[in-house]
Amino acid sequence: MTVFNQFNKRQEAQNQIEYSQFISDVETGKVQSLTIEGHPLRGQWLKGKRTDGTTFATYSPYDPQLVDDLIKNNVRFSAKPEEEPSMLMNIFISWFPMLLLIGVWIFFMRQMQGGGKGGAFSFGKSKARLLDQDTNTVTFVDVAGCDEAKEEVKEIVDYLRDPSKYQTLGGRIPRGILLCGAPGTGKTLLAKAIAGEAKVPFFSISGSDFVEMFVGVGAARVRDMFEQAKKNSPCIIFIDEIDAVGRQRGAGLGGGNDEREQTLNQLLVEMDGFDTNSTVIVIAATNRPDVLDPALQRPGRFDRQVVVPLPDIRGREQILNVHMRKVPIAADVDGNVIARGTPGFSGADLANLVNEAALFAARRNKRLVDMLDFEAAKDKIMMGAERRSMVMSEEEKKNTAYHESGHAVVAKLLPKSDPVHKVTIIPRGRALGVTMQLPEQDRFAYDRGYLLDRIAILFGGRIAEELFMNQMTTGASNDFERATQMARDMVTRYGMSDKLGPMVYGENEGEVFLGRSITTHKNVSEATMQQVDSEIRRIIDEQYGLARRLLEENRDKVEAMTAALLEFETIDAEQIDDIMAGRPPRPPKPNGNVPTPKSGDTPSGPASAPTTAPAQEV
Ligand SMILES: Nc1ncnc2c1ncn2[C@@H]1O[C@H](COP(=O)(O)OP(=O)(O)OP(=O)(O)O)[C@@H](O)[C@H]1O
Ligand SMILES: [Zn+2]
Repeated sequence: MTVFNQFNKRQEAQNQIEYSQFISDVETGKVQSLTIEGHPLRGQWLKGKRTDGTTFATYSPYDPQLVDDLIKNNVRFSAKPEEEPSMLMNIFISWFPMLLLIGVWIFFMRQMQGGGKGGAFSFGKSKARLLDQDTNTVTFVDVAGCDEAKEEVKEIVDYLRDPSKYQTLGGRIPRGILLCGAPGTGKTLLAKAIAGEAKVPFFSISGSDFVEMFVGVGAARVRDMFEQAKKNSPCIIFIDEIDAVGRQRGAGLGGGNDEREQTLNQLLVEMDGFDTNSTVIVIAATNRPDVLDPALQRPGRFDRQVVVPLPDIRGREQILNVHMRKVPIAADVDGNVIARGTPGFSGADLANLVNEAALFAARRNKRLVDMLDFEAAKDKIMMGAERRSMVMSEEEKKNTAYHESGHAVVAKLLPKSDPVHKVTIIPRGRALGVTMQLPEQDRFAYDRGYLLDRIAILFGGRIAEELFMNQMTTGASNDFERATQMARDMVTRYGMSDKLGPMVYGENEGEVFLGRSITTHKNVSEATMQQVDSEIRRIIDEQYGLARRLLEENRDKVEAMTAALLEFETIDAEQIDDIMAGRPPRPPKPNGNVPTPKSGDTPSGPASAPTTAPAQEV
């Protein structure tokens, strides 16, 4: 219709008539001549036949009879191609689906290239991100708590600053450095700091960026990345998660992955191809050095390993200080106390802790971040976000209170267990309630007595439900799983059973697909397996019996703790001490509990579980 309207406007000086009118004019011999321009028709009437002017215009439908009619009635007619704009329009309309398809295709190609930073069709281009020396402000000051690792890489900084000094002396500087350590320990940060200290460009890429579905693409990317780096030398290439490409060859499922192996080969070739004077240092990071292809660690490649460990208590305090510089901190905040309460936290966990604390402070409209905020943030990270919005019936609450009291009372009575830090019946994460224990110092190994005590503590929850509520709930199933696993590990992995002795027995599932499966002893006889099972059974029965006896002998403590939990919802170490000493628990610290965020909104930011925190919760 729009076409017609446009036509209408252009021809408004003429007489616009209906097509049916026009046909009848033709048939009654009133039309003298006609010009056909596609659908629009323009013509002249015979003089004297129509009084209202001489020219007219109309719009024809597709009418195969038109020409016949015109000839029959002696109308002179000619034809012209349709007017330009509508022709373009037609072309566009007929090509539109095609253009759309092409557009969609280009879009997907760009997506595959990672947002199209390198433009479409850049398959072989590396996706390395460049941080140049002027924008990189990270230095060793920003990396805290891993002095040994820093010490080890100082030499590299020295070399990058003045390569000629080393070259004239003929010393061989390692070309590749492998940073090994748990996630979040600051490997990326350390690599950046090396570049920042040496004031050289920093190319970073993740091993998984090389892994593509098309064979040869990864290898081309590796080649491209090294070319770029050589142009910018001296510089650093940082490959995060190198295990994604560097897995031992021939270890993939179904006998190896061609693409990944080609990529790895290319990486090896490039590292060999540096001439001895090249000043490109390749730093790779992994938390699984054990699965890497041995070829990667030959001399001339990643021949130097630097371990970046989880920070110890002093390290944690230093890392906290680094991050607390960035937020306004109240005078009561003591980094040492926080460090003591966060065993097993990585650098990233600690950075997250400071950030969460700042968020809690902001939510409470405070100008400074104080110790209560840190306490709340720590609880959130360790135990998961509070879910106060979850509705629990009185019965469920009571059951949870007995359950957690059961854990806590057993924990308090057993000599080797970690101190109980806090007990709560506010649902957190996926748990209905939490009993949290914190070790006094960092633990690097567990002894047998400690593990046995832990098994008893795990059973304490369910036993209390049985004794005091005379019921069993599913809430304890996770406790049982963990207790059973712990007993199994004691027998089969740690060699802690007198009967079976110090030997590792079978079942190291989960590691097999990595190719170099850790020595498994599948050749265990049926009889031995039965012995293993009965040993596990014995440990479990003994610890269950122990926990039950302790709870039966201390019914008053369990009752008192349950009452306190129902009253305060969360009780701290001091209140627990009061209860265990038979005193009424002191009132909770003012504002000591985590505030309820408005309308049940969970505090923002994912509650990342600390990587290896040995803090125990049940
Ligand atoms: N030693 C540290 N000193 C100060 N901050 C640290 C330290 N370790 C980690 N962080 C903080 O944690 C963040 C994440 O660390 P980073 O990415 O370097 O860890 P990573 O070991 O590379 O982890 P992943 O293995 O997960 O890649 C850093 O940006 C920093 O804020
Ligand atoms: Zn439990």
